[in-house]
Amino acid sequence: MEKISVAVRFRPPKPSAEADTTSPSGGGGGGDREWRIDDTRISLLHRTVPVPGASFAFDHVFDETATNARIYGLLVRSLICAAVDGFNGTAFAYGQTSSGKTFTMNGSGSHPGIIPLAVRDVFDTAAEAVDREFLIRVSYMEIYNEEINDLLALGSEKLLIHENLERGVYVSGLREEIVNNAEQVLKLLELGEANRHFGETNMNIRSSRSHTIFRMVIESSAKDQMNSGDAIRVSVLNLVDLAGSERIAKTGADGVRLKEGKHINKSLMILGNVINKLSENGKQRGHIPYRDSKLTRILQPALGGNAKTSIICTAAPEEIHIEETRGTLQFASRAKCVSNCAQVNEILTDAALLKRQKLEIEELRKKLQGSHSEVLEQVILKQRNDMHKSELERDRLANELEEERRLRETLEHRLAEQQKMLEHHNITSISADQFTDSSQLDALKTPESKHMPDGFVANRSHYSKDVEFSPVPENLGTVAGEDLWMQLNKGCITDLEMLEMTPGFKCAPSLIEDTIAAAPLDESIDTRCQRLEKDCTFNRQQLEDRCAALEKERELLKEENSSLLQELSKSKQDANHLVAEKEELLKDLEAERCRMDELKQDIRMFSQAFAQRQGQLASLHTKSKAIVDNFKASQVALPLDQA
Ligand SMILES: Nc1ncnc2c1ncn2[C@@H]1O[C@H](COP(=O)(O)OP(=O)(O)OP(=O)(O)O)[C@@H](O)[C@H]1O
Repeated sequence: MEKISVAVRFRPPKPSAEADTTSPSGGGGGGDREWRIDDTRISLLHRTVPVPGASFAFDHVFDETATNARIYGLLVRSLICAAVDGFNGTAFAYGQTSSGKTFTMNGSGSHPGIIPLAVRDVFDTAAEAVDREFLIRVSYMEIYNEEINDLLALGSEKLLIHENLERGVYVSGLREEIVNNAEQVLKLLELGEANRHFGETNMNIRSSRSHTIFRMVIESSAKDQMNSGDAIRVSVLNLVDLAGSERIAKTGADGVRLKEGKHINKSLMILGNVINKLSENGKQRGHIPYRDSKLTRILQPALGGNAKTSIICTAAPEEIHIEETRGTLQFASRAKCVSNCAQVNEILTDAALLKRQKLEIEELRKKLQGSHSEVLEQVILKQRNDMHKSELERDRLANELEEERRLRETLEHRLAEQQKMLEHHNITSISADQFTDSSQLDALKTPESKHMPDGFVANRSHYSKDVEFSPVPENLGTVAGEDLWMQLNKGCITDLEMLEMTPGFKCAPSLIEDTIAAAPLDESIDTRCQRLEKDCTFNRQQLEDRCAALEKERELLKEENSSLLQELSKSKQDANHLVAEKEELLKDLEAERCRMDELKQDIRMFSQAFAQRQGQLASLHTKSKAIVDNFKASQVALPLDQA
């Protein structure tokens, strides 16, 4: 693992803005705030006092006096050497608009930038490797408004990004030129520059409106194959000039420029997000959003992958750009924490086919062991969970059913009781009016009560004992409300004491009884009759009231009964519904089981196919090895024959 190299470069202040600027080298200004460079540290000062939280350290910090050649020597040269040796390398310039990115990467006539310097160096370094031969290809593309254009093939269609095992992430259809010397490359670069999107803004009269990626693919193999093996090294070198982030208020962009500005800012924000994520601790890092923009997708290996990377962050020294510069420095600080893992990219020619097959097997194995079995495991786990849930659901339903059953029983029981009570009320309220034949009524009366004109009889429940002094009429049967008995047996109180009292009709002191008790002994028969008549009328009224009350109670009970019946039928419906639901769940469960079996079958077949394929590959390997051995043997034998 190796950290990304990060440097910061301040461009010279612009003449038009010099009045309100300060130089980061401490050379002047007049503003309240200034950037001060102290070796590899840069700090913001406010009237010579450091501003808290605005001090940053990097691998290198360059002031306005630094040349492109110096920056190249310190940050990029090593990348070029490594690229020639087979390591991927990427160098890019990042910063706000007009901060000097293009100047750093491309340079000017008198100050060649990193790209031309790198191109020359690639060929020089390659020439130094006398034991190897090189094949170098170059391409040049731009990402303009999130579309990829080929800068070496004008008018070509928009290019697309693809990814496969062999090539990794690549731009399909991108023109690659095989080149033999630096001059050839510089000419192609010139051509590409002419095709690149530039535009004028308030900040920069020649502002890059796209990100450009100049790419060199360096392939090399040993000249003496016999002694050094048959490895081919292939490395990719990316030299990137990003478009600069811009504040619309400052650039004054509108129309096309505004649209470009939005795309530029968005892709730079995604680059920032990727760098932020990569700079986090590995375990907390999570998903890296490379796929959110074409830029990060193409530069993926350079950002936390298999590449050596250098970033040159360019900054403007002017006080009006302090906030943008601070943003650039924060980006640079985070980029400093990102680690890459670069390794030599070697391909074994003799085993190229085998390697591809191996990769294929590896891919299949991964699919099988990793994703496929993982998926299967997840499916099984899910099914287990589903089964468990279904079982719980089934238990819940069973409990609910049991509960329903109990409730139904209770309701039925209550209904039965109420029915009984209703019947009881019906039979206990027999008025004297019900008897059409008065002899029938008289037969029911006791001798003591026979004189009452409107006598009153009733059935008596639970009466089983014989009455000693006042015989109960035979046809009275089982029988009676106590208050009626009190009337039927008045004068024979002993009878009442022998009666079984039914719970609902405790023997209450009757008015008649009271009247009898209160009757003076010397009262005349007439008076007594009148009084008794009066009592009877009164009692009759009372009994009628009582009947009406009972009738009302009966109606109420009827209502309650019907509402209970409704409740019962609803419960029955619910129970049926629950049973249907349960059936449905059981069906689902069965279907899930079938699916699991099918999946198991799939994996069995897949394993068999995989084993078969492995066998085929092994035999292919043996055969190709034999062919190669034969070929080698025939090559060795040939000179002997000729001799
Ligand atoms: N280090 C430097 N020395 C001299 N001039 C510089 C330096 N850096 C930048 N400049 C000048 O500043 C101006 C803006 O620079 P440049 O175009 O490179 O900025 P940029 O960051 O690429 O801007 P944009 O993002 O808008 O393309 C140019 O005229 C350039 O020549």
